[in-house]
Amino acid sequence: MSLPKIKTVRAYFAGGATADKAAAGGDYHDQGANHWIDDHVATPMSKYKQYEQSRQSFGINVLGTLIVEVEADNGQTGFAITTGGEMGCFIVEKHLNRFLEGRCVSDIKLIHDQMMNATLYYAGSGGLVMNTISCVDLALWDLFGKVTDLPVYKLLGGAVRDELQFYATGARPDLAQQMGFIGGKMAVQWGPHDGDEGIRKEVARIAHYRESCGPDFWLMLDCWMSQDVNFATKLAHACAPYNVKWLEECLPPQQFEGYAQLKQQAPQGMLITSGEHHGTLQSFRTLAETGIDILQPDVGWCGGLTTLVEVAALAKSRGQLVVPHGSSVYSHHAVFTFTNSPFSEFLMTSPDCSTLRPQFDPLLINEPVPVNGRMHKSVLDKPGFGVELNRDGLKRPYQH
Ligand SMILES: C[C@H](O)[C@H](O)CC(=O)C(=O)O
Ligand SMILES: [Mg+2]
Repeated sequence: MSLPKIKTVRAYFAGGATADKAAAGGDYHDQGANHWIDDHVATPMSKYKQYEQSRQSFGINVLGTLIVEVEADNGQTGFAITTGGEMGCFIVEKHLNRFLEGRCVSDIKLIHDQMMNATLYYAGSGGLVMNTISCVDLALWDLFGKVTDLPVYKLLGGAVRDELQFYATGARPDLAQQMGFIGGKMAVQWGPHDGDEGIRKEVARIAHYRESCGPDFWLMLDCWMSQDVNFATKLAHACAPYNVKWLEECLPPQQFEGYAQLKQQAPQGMLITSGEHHGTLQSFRTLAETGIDILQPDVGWCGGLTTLVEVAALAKSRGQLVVPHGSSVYSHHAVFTFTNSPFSEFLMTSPDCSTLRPQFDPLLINEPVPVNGRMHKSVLDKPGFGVELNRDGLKRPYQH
């Protein structure tokens, strides 16, 4: 079968700290006022009083959304979105484009390897450059799917289950339960600087939701890198009587020894999870070796779908689960094909978690959401990732 070549790559941005929030989308922290995701969530910056109440106050949303569009010489296009904004556009249009243009649309692994190696000297193992590479990689998978008229999950080898079941991340596990999700994950609000009183306040929240959700509904805590081993260990033991299923991302990404120690010290049966701020296969290998239970790559940040597939295989070889950080269709297609992903994340982006707003709203047209906490694979039976791009408010700052 002769396949088209890649003619050009375009990079756009939307949102960011100073822009219209209605145009954001890919940077899910870039929300308007009075949103649960910016309401006293504990972070590594919470120890500074002036940055304790709002993550936007320290700049969590400055990057905004990056959109990469790849066009083949037959006129077909693929695209993807992530967090990366204008700086990501520079990297795509001034550097990475050279590895795509003129290549066959199926040269995804070669292009991925070249992007990874050509940026080794300034990429690091996670962050803006890795987000940008991920976005290019996802756009290539989308284009390949559109050219071959196949959904990405079929390109990956096909689904290993008919249906996905989801837990929800948000501020209201009780509402998530009513919507049919299997569990609710909340952001912790207190950290080491709050001492034992912080632990008591956190436990009171968990106790409240254990009471209202009953004994079997999964409850989890997301710590967004805000803790140290001592605080996390104390919190884990204090939460154990309320059957907390897992503690997530307690420590900054590179504190591998800390994760190993935490896993050893955590109560029997409580899972320790992390990975959403890691990029590259090597970084996930070191993380996996700490012995934590679930690896949680974000497909828009870890190096793309090409890296996520490698990470899933790595986890599988060690008997660990891979449950990607919620990334909507970009995660769904992959998770359907992984035997070691028995459930998936849905990230609530409605301000009070009372409705099911698509994660990347309003940027993706036809972005599916779980129904009764579940999604059938047939929902994804469209070419590529199966979504279209809402172009309102997109800006293209660098044109090569
Ligand atoms: C709620 C967390 O702080 C973060 O915004 C999302 C996240 O880490 C997750 O969904 O996992
Ligand atoms: Mg998380």
